[in-house]
Amino acid sequence: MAKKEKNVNTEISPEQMKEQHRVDHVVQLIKNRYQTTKEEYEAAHQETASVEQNYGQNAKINTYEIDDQMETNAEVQQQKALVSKNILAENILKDQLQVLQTLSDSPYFGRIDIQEDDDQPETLYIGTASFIDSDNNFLVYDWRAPIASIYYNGTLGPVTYQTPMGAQKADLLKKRQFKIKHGTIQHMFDTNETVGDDILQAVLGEHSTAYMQNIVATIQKEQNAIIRDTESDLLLVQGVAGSGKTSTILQRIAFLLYHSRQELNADQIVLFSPNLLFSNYISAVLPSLGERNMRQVTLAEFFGQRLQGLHVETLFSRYESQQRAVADDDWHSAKSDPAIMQAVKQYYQQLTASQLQFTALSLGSEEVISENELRELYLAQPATMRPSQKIQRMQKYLHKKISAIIATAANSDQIQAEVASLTNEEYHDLMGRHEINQDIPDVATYLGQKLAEQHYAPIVDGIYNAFFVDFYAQYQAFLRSYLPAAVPAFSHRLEFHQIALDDCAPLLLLRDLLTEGGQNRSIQHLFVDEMQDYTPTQLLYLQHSFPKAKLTLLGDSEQALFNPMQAPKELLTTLAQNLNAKNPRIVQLNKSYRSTQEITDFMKDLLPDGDEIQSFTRHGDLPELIITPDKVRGLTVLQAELNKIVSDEQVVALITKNKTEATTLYQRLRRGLPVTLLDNADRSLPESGVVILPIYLAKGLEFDDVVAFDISRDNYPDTTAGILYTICSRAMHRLKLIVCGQPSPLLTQIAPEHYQIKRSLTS
Ligand SMILES: Nc1ncnc2c1ncn2[C@@H]1O[C@H](COP(=O)(O)OP(=O)(O)OP(=O)(O)O)[C@@H](O)[C@H]1O
Repeated sequence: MAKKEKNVNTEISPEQMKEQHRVDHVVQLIKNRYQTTKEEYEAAHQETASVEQNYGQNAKINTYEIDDQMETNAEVQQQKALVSKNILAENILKDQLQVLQTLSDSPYFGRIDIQEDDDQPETLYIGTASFIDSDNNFLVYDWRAPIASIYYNGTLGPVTYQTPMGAQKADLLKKRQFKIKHGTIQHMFDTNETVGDDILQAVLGEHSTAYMQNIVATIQKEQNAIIRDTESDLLLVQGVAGSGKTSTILQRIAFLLYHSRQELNADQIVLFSPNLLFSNYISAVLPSLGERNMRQVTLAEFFGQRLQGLHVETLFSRYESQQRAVADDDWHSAKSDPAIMQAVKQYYQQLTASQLQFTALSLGSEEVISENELRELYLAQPATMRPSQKIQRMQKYLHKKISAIIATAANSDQIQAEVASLTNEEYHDLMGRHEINQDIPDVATYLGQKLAEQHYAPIVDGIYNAFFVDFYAQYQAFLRSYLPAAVPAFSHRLEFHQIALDDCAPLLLLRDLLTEGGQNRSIQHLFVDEMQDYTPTQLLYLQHSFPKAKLTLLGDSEQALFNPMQAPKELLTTLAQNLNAKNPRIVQLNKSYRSTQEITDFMKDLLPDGDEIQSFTRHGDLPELIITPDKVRGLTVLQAELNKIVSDEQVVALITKNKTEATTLYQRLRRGLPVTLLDNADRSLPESGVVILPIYLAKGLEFDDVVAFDISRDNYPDTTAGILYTICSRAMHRLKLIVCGQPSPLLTQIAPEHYQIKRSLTS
């Protein structure tokens, strides 16, 4: 997408020329390194290809004799190991090429001159990655290097930075910012500030892009504190819309990966994101910083993976039903309260054998292990054991039992008859790489065993997963004692293989306690974006699932679409208590960077405590309120306005309150305009035209132009301030609200100087 170029200096000062010479020199060295790395990469690639070809040929050798077979196996294994080693080397070189490519375009963005003790002053340049010449001189320092923190934190004069050996003092003599593109300095200036406004102005003035950009060159001091925090086990970031929460956590992930390179890799980091569009939108940030992406998952996906076979309600269907006022509340507040998790634990501890909900393991009409047998088995376990220990012992016993059943079945008449009627293909599938030899003296028994294993696989699986305890019935029994009124709705959903989002966390906790499972100890960092949309119960369950992970939770209580939120400080206390955090910390981000000052001022007025939001001084047009007499004429105006702003290069977002409204508008507009309707399953935005999307799908996203329709008294009553605020805060440069009929009471709170009004009475 085209970007505006700003602040390109035409007159070049002698100082800039000197800097340009250095840039030229460094870029040349980077290009040379790129060339040699490319040659190494191509050689490695060829090597891999030839080993693979070789390996392919070897794998085809047909082996009848056991000795030949073993020899070939060993050779194949060796070749395989060689291929994976080569691929690893190739990937490292490929990553280096990527980094060098980025550096050759823009080798650095900052310079600091520092003096330590009585040493000579030193000049350091800071970029997205380090670049070291053949004499081991750092021509560019990685932005994550300890010394680089001075660039983001320090004002001129004495500064301190952290090193592995402890705090180090220095004198900051100069701080210079650069904007370098295609190897040419476009803009540079010295600053005493954290990172001066000029470059930030230029960056924020650009068009929105399909993918979020990294903010490495312009990280602000308060954001840097979040990025470089390695101490807190619970880091709660409360930030107003557009304050850089998402940007900051992605930079934080890149920082952590660099900081703990030896102990941490991207697979040990999980980010809970609001939806699939958002996951895709942020997916380019880490690669642009030379890092691999962390794992991403939405809450419904996460629960869905653990509750296979059930359809887990998404946040959005929950929101939609709230909107239609059809939800009977479903005891949302009781199920969101951490007390329910305590109650589950207590229930588990006091569970008696007669309360356990066993269910027979059956294959069709064949009952393999009966409910009675299960209960007797449970009763036979030592009384002092916890229920989970008894269940584990049952699993061991049942595994033995099913192995014996399989062994007997292998030689049964029925299975042997199946063996006799195997087709050639089935025979080879079952034999796999095995041939008739000493290992398989009796082919019929071997094949019978395989068939019996296939037959009993669901039972083996059921034993492995302890499905002989009916967890749903168990949770139902728990509800009956804790929240009896909630049982019918839960049971009704279950009949249709559905489960409400609010039931997932307590139900899974109960299952995990009974099975001592469900915990992933390898995850070291857990990030939750848009945490205001999670209930405390859900957050507790996430912590339970990733017990070794440090938590970074980011949210904005004003954008809460689903739950009422506590004030930030109270929230930290509640979470720290419930999550047993030893080192909790809260950081508030009050400055909003996304929108022009005019848009930010407008949306501030929508909130009772909007004054806390600081706008960034970047100017644009005042938001427009277009007043129309009714919906019919409003629609004509909407069409005309969209026609005016739609272009081939940009996306215009028409953001609605809910899905119904989005679908209706799509039906009305699709004939005359290039419109795309987005829903929960969509993963990417179109490149241009008008996108229509409900607000919950626009979470975390931003657009040059945002239009909202029917901001009337009926559609946006005063209870919807959070929704309207979230819609307006998606706009970077321009915002239009079309009012049909009586304006929303929310609009009356906005100072008249914060918008321009247009009246349209035409049909
Ligand atoms: N330090 C920075 N330098 C440059 N751009 C920044 C900086 N901080 C934030 N931005 C920009 O501001 C916009 C909003 O950032 P981001 O989406 O991270 O905010 P957020 O707090 O997660 O927003 P929301 O909660 O409203 O979704 C993005 O375009 C981002 O690039």
